[in-house]
Amino acid sequence: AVNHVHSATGVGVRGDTKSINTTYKNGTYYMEDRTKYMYSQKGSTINTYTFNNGTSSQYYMTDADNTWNASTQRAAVDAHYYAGKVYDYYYNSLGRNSYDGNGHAIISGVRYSSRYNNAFWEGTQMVYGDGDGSTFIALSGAYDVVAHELTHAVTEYTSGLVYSYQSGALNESWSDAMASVMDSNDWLIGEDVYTPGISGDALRSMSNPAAEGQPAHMNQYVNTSSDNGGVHTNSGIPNKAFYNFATSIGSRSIAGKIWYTASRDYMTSSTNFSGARAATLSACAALYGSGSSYYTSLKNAWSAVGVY
Ligand SMILES: CCC(=O)Oc1c(C)cccc1C(=O)O
Ligand SMILES: [Zn+2]
Repeated sequence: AVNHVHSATGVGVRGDTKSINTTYKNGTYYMEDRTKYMYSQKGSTINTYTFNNGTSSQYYMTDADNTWNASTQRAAVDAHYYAGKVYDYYYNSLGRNSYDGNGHAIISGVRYSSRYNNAFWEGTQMVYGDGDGSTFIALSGAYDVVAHELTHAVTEYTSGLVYSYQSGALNESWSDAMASVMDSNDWLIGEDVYTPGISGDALRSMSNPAAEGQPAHMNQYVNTSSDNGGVHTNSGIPNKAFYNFATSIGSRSIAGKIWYTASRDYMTSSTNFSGARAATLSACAALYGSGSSYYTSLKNAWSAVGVY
């Protein structure tokens, strides 16, 4: 095949079978996806590695027969598969070629540390823990988690929102909002990998932030220095605004396009909640006109959470 590109069968974190793109070289198969536009354009790929429960070095994911069904491969299968879906969404729906807009390679590392209940954008790549099996299972097992992490990278290359206080809560919220556009079956975040022993809960709820301990209105804003000024707490307020808007216009994809355009064209590193409202209104006007029904719905969506 072209560039030794193969589609392979993989088993994900939750035992679900899926097709992933791999590359054959040096007598074995690598978890390297050369099927995206980025490869033909810049030679860069989607590449997934494993930390093998360490924290410093990451190692190639290889498989001799291109059937990726070992338990130790599950986190990588999902990190690789969902990274490809997030790449496809940004490219096909929003016209953005990877997180930098210029076809940058997308790198993920799984099995970071031991029983690690966390996932993060490290600045140059995504990193996922295995979870402790009680609070989380392997975190790459959720489409919305992968979309959330990769959108942190998009945010760094667009608005550059500083990760503290109101700009940090917006940084968090934009990741949740874009994740909810891609993983669009519910308004929950992280539910597929969160508390396997409890059903119906989630890391966060965008429709009802209070369900997971977040404020849903400006008059409930939490003034704190912990968690970089409460970035994972106060994100509930702009999350609820996104939920209000997407449901009022009946389209997550249109809401997501306005949110993405706001971040790319109208927001900066120090944008606060009021500035985010103005930026989304500017984006909405640019895309659909200030006389559109979307514009009115958007104003209402923000005023319903006390942001003007
Ligand atoms: C939805 C993904 C998410 O929120 O990941 C985090 C976790 C699980 C812990 C701490 C930080 C993050 C993050 O990416 O902000
Ligand atoms: Zn985040």
